[in-house]
Amino acid sequence: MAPPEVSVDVFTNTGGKLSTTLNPGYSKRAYVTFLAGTGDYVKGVVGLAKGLRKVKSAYRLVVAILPDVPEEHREILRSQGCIVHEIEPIYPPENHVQFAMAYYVINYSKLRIWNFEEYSKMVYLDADIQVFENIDHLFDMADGYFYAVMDCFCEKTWSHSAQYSIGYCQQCPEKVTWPAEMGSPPPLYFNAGMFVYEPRRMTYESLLQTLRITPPTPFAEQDFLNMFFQHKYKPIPPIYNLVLAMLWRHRENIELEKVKVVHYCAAGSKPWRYTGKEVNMDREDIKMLVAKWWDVYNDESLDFKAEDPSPEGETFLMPSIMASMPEPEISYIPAPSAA
Ligand SMILES: O=c1ccn([C@@H]2O[C@H](COP(=O)(O)OP(=O)(O)O)[C@@H](O)[C@H]2O)c(=O)[nH]1
Ligand SMILES: OC[C@H]1O[C@H](O[C@@H]2[C@@H](O)[C@H](O)[C@@H](O)[C@H](O)[C@@H]2O)[C@H](O)[C@@H](O)[C@H]1O
Ligand SMILES: [Mn+2]
Repeated sequence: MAPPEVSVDVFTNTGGKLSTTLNPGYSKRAYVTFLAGTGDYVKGVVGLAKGLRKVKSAYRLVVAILPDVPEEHREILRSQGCIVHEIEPIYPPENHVQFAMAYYVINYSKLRIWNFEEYSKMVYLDADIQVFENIDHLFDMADGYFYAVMDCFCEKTWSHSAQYSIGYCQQCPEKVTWPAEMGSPPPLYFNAGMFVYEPRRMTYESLLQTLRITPPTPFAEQDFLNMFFQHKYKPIPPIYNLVLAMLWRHRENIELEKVKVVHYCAAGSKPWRYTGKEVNMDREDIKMLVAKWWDVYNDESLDFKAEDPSPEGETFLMPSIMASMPEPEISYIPAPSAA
């Protein structure tokens, strides 16, 4: 039995042409991803930029980069039509938490994208995500909510959790029911590699102030965002963020041929580092999805060409006066840089 999902009628949208008249909502929408470090995630962003072009998305890709991203990588991203936007890092309060992956500590910097007030609605995508079918219709979902796909608790990365210890997963809540003596089952929990949100200064300031008093936990900003948006979260179908572990953990919940967005988050599945040696990485479906990623990445016809019409036309968005206001004073304990 598939888990509860919000039936948002936008999914029945047969891709009806979005009005191309330049209405404010249309010109103030964009995809956004996050890039940190001097390493190879830049390949993920290039692949994502080309993938969005291949599916003829109407919106630009903004890349929120940390200061440690080298100029050479920034130039590569601009040459692929990305809007490069440097942000300051955000570190969690002083802590001794064991993050599920040590580098997750840099992911708190993702919170800066709530300050991109020049946009009314954005779709966030991790750099290890690829969009294989147009998902622009997600921008038409009702405002006032936080949309994302439900995660899975079955991987070893969850071994610290109560869910994992009793074999409970929200993807199959009837298989191992949550014991009454452990109180009510955990609220629905989303994967923070993809979400639909509205940048608002008020939300941004509340996120930063709340972060200051929230002890960090193993899944870093993902846990934090799940806590913060618990009452605004609306699950959307897994076709919009295929967390790869679902293929071997909850195959009954996945119709692979309908998947529009693939999230290469399982250990060993980053296409640009793929060796096929890690657990589950020798599966035929994984090999096929990694090859699909490389087909887009290597397709020179998808490279940005200066004469390409910018997806939303040359709309010059006056940066909102608020966005130019100084960052709220927040002091954090420095942490290691990106992986
Ligand atoms: O060295 C790094 C590590 C992470 N990221 C960014 O942070 C996101 C979250 O990390 P990752 O996708 O590796 O986490 P996972 O989804 O695999 O848990 C990545 O997709 C990138 O956008 C990055 O830019 N450089
Ligand atoms: O910083 C925490 C990260 O947590 C999430 O990744 C995890 C999570 O999905 C687990 O449930 C999976 O088991 C695991 O494989 C996967 O890497 C997000 O994808 C990423 O964007 C980021 O928020
Ligand atoms: Mn990811």
